[in-house]
Amino acid sequence: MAKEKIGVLVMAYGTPASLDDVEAYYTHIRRGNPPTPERLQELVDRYQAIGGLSPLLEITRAQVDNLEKRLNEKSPHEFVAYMGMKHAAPFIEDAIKRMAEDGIKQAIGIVLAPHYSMMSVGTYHKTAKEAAETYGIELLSLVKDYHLDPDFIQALVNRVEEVLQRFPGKAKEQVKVLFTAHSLPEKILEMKDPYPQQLRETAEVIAQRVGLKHWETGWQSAGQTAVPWLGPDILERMVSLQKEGVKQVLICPIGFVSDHLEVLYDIDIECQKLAKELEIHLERTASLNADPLYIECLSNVILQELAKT
Ligand SMILES: CC1=C(CCC(=O)O)c2cc3nc(cc4[nH]c(cc5[nH]c(cc1n2)c(C)c5CCC(=O)O)c(CCC(=O)O)c4C)C(CCC(=O)O)=C3C
Ligand SMILES: [Fe+2]
Repeated sequence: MAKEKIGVLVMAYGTPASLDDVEAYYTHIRRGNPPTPERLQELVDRYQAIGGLSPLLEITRAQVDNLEKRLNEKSPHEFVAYMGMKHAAPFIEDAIKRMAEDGIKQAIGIVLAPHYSMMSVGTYHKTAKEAAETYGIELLSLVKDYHLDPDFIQALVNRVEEVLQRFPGKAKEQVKVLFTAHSLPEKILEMKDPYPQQLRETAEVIAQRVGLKHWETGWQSAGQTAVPWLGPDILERMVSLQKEGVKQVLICPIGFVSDHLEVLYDIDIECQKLAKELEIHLERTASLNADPLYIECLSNVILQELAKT
């Protein structure tokens, strides 16, 4: 008898496929409210500044393909992975629909974001559950977080150690390390959301393993909305660090796993420009992308989750 195939719903943020798609993408992020022409142009300009488009789609594709391969090497089950995006095609709903068309009956889901927030991973899960209901797929489980997974931590430790060599002298003792994640509206604090604490835990373990003397967590890429967002933002923090006499900063964006706009623009262009003005030597850790250790992390987390069901 043929083995029953298990669908793996691999979810990521998504990015516009062309500059013409930026408006639809931004409108989707804004829950159906189109942006003003000025805000749209600002976003188009940011994509143009990083070379026209974000590499996120290709990177996500490589992560999904490698994960499927690794799962099938490691487990007696047969896995078929589907990429599903929150804000761009192929949407989470499209992935679930394709699973149903392919005759898949059971699936497990994971988000390519390591820290849980009701406002981030929580909303991916809500979309996945609704689509699974619509198309008659049994969702065996949805992975909540993996911010302390040993392979995930090891991959980041390697990245930090690599980049520290670009600083002169005793970098571990001299460089200020900022472990960053996407900011979220401050109201998550009242909601007792685990996101800030999980970010802190990832940072703490890496700092301990590497032996960093000066480190803290920080927020980046806050949205421009009427409500307050978690701060201080890395741009503000760079200014205050300079006043404290800091001359070397390393940003390690642990809340993100891939190269995309928030890394390539918000850190590499916007924050780097400020650093130059402040005469601070700023470096960034390379993104995990399809690093085999990250793929190992994802496959282990999925197999552990399946073992619980
Ligand atoms: C927590 C979180 C992650 C990390 C976890 C995860 O990966 O899920 C993340 C990742 C990303 N965010 C991205 C892009 C954008 N996010 C925006 C806006 C927003 N992000 C939010 C949250 C997050 N975002 C929120 C609460 C908003 C406000 C609107 C809302 O309440 O939903 C906007 C609108 C303009 C602006 O405000 O800048 C853009 C363009 C890209 C892709 C970039 C590319 O194309 O390379 C990626 C990977
Ligand atoms: Fe975002």
